Amino acid sequence: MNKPVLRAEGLELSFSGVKAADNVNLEVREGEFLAIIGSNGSGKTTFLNMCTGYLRPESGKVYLGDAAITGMAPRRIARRGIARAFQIPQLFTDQTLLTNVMLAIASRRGIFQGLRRLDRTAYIDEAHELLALFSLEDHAETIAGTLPEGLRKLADITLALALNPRLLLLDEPTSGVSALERFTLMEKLMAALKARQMTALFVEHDMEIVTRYADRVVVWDAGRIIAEGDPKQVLRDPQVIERVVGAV
Ligand SMILES: Nc1ncnc2c1ncn2[C@@H]1O[C@H](COP(=O)(O)OP(=O)(O)OP(=O)(O)O)[C@@H](O)[C@H]1O
Repeated sequence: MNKPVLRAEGLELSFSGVKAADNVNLEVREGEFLAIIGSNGSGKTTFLNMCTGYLRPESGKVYLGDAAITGMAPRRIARRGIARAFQIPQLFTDQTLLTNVMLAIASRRGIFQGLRRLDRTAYIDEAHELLALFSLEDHAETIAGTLPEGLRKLADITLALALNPRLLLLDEPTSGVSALERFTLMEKLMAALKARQMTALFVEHDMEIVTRYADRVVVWDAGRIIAEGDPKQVLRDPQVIERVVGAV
């Protein structure tokens, strides 16, 4: 079995007496594409927020590789290698996609470069490579704010990958995307993740996407993990159907 990239041990967190994390134990293994499912309010986002430093667990630990990252500031955790797509602050909607990717690469290298001072020659090859990975080259010169939702989502993930993370977290990659576009988006995403051998975790409400693309699924209910394993098997579990699949 591949070694864990991320490990959560005994995470606990309550909000006004409601347990949002109730002894959460989870490993994300190197190279896997892991789905997190659960009904609204079951604690999925709380878990991601504890992994990225936006929330501090009352008890328990989070490890990235062998290093404990519990309670570290979000910026520090990001620098250590957890990237969360759809929360990338540096997306400039009035700039081209190519410029956005170059800015993300510059920020990874710890260089804050204003738009006017961006050293394009230093980043352009890598930026084109990243866009090609997601079949986005045709949109390199498109103003980011004008991209349709599906492409905008891929663009966000491209920016997250520009940071060369060890672990990529995706919040509902297909939400807001038309039924027709969902699978095209997922195919492009999967091709890019595989090419980079990226470890990724994604929260998803669409069970068809989970069955088709996830290597493994973890099921959340009332702050707890109630099932995990192969998506086809887990999604047949009567308890999962009753508590989650029927409820989303
Ligand atoms: N900052 C907060 N303050 C108070 N309560 C919170 C806070 N964040 C989450 N909660 C509560 O914790 C529980 C878990 O919420 P969380 O957002 O983690 O669920 P979720 O599974 O991500 O839901 P959804 O699918 O709707 O995004 C809920 O009862 C929610 O109301």
